[in-house]
Amino acid sequence: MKGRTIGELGDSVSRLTSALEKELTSRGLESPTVDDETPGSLSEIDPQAARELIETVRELEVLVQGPRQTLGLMGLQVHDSSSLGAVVLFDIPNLVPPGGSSTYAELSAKSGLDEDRLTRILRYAMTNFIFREGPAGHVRHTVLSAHLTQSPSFCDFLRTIALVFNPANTCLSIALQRFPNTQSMTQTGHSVARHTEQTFYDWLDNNPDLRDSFDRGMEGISRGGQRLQDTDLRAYPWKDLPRHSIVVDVGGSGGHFARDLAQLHPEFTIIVQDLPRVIEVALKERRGKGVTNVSYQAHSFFDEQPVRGADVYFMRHIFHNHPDTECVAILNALLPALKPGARVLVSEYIVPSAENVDRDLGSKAMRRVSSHSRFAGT
Ligand SMILES: C[S@@+](CC[C@H](N)C(=O)[O-])C[C@H]1O[C@@H](n2cnc3c(N)ncnc32)[C@H](O)[C@@H]1O
Repeated sequence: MKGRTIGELGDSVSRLTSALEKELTSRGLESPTVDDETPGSLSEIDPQAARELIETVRELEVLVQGPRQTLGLMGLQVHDSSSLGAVVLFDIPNLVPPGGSSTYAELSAKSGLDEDRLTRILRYAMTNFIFREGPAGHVRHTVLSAHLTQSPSFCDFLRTIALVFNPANTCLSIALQRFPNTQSMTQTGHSVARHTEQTFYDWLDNNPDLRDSFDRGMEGISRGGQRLQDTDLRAYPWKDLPRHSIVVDVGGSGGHFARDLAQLHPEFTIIVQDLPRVIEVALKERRGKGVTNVSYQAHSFFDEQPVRGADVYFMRHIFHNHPDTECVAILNALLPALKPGARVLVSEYIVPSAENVDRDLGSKAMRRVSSHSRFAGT
């Protein structure tokens, strides 16, 4: 796509915002502001217009700021993430009353975080519309901070970003310098950050608190974050499968997808497989309570698939975490179990084309595990 002039970008912003406002009016909804504490997203009103608007505003920002300012700020974006991480780790959103305010001193006393540091972190977060101050010294919710009070498993995902992913993210450059041509799962940003020779998932298993947070976080982004599992429920015609299908959710974490599928298709038999600790915790916490057609099985997807003759082997967001050689090994392990007509369903990020790339996901996976999002056709 060719770059647009400031005038063309401005016209697009105007056209797209008008389209969104019109849609809001036609649904009898008020136009929200970032200071509203009620969650909601214009992306849900008109996803296409919202996406186009976001891209247009980003392009406009680059053009207006120019390269020096844009690149400088990009290099410093780690602070956006760290301040968000601190907000979540110290549970600040739940310490500010909805519709009211708290002083920095009160928040410091309740969270245990030194008042001066807390104030600086929150004031930084406020530049990203996470909380606002008014009157001076009083912290109030915005749409973003209020959202954090309403989605504990999404906060688990943010906690995982802060404590697990970001240390790896910041070490990507060092890892690339050290291992410029590697496909190894132990020569990654993560291994540099943690001084470990273990693979990411082995390391995670040795850190039970982080492992649990990661697993709850997977549910968080699947139910209310960046990769909604509703999409997978809608994208595949599950109803066209044989009525009493057996579905294996390979690497299915605590079973969040399986449980939603089970509700839609109570006649299916669904088996969730994951590493032993994940399954142990899922069973202990009785995550599948009340759902009779979902069972759990500890199984490494590098070993031969023990459930033979299933109708579907589903792999949701598995391959982006592994280099090609391992993806092939994972698929090979399924082969002995496949009956004629069995389906292997894969839900993954696909980077569509050069002019319409998903700017970030491929490199995010690479920082942790030497892997990548696949391009269409690869
Ligand atoms: C990115 S998560 C995706 C989880 C889930 N499918 C989802 O869509 O939310 C990858 C999952 O693969 C699991 N996993 C990693 N290595 C595994 C292995 N060797 N065998 C089975 N599962 C594994 C992880 O524990 C994690 O639950």
